[in-house]
Amino acid sequence: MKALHVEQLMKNYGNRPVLNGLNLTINEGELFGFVGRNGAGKSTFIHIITGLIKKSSGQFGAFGQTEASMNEIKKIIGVMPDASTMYSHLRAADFLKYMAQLKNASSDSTKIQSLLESVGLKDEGRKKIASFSFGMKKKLSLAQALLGDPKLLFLDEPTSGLDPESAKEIQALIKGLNEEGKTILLTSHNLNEIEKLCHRMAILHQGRVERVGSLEELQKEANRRVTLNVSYVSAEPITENWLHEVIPELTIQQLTEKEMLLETDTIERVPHLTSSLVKFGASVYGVTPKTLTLEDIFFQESDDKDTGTEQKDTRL
Ligand SMILES: Nc1ncnc2c1ncn2[C@@H]1O[C@H](COP(=O)(O)OP(=O)(O)OP(=O)(O)O)[C@@H](O)[C@H]1O
Repeated sequence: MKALHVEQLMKNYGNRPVLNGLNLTINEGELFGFVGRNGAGKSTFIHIITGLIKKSSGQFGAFGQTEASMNEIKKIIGVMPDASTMYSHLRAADFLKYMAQLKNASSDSTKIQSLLESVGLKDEGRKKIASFSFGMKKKLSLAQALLGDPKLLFLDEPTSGLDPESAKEIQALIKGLNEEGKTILLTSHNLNEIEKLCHRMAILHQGRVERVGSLEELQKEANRRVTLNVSYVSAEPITENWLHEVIPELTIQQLTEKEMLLETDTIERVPHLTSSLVKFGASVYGVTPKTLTLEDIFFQESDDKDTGTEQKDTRL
């Protein structure tokens, strides 16, 4: 089942389009990453789907419910709010109770305690939010998102501003929630986090989804050139001229005396390159293709669009 389906979503502020025909489908059970530069429109998107702001045009639905029944959609969705805007004079449990009542969700003490436990705040319910560390506040806002047991969670930068250990804890909680069956849309500027946690991901650029898929699918789509890490030992220096005679269109970056990065058009060049190096008298210790990370793909994508070129020159 489709957990979220969005078609041609537009949002203009004045004459300026922020969302410009955004299409997106998230399947039930997915942990889905949503990435884009500052100001790309990620929060605007979340605010529209969660009913905080109005779209300019387009359509969306969640778990079979259309926008016509926005109240039903709101029951299905949980949003992790900004941790810095919580009522800090309240005790954590009272805060959740209050927010549950506002959401018409169960505010039963046992339920609230079990929510606190599920986010690692078992013994903190009676403490005032003001005394919480930022990491604890993030956990509490995750608990807030879970009020009413929503099927679809929107987590907008849940680990921003956290130290690595606290970020890891939140990441583990997110993974656990997904394994328990929650469908999750996660935004983050930590692309490594998205790469590690998410089944599929979308790159938002200029108000549209420019790429979408699993990391493997995005890698296949983006891997237009191959980068090889070559480690070797050679008595005679290997010059750029020599390398260009072996493979004319090669781009070369010498990393150390014994290691270089070569970029070429296809992996098929590797046998010829290796045998030529051996013939030259070099001992080749390894030729390793470098796998593209989400960060590589992200920069490739936005650079292509910004320079208006069809294909980025990825020379080193
Ligand atoms: N109420 C508003 N009026 C006018 N422009 C707005 C308004 N809200 C947001 N914007 C603009 O819309 C664009 C998208 O903002 P949005 O917060 O959705 O981006 P984002 O991708 O979430 O960014 P970030 O990663 O920095 O959180 C930005 O240029 C922002 O300045």
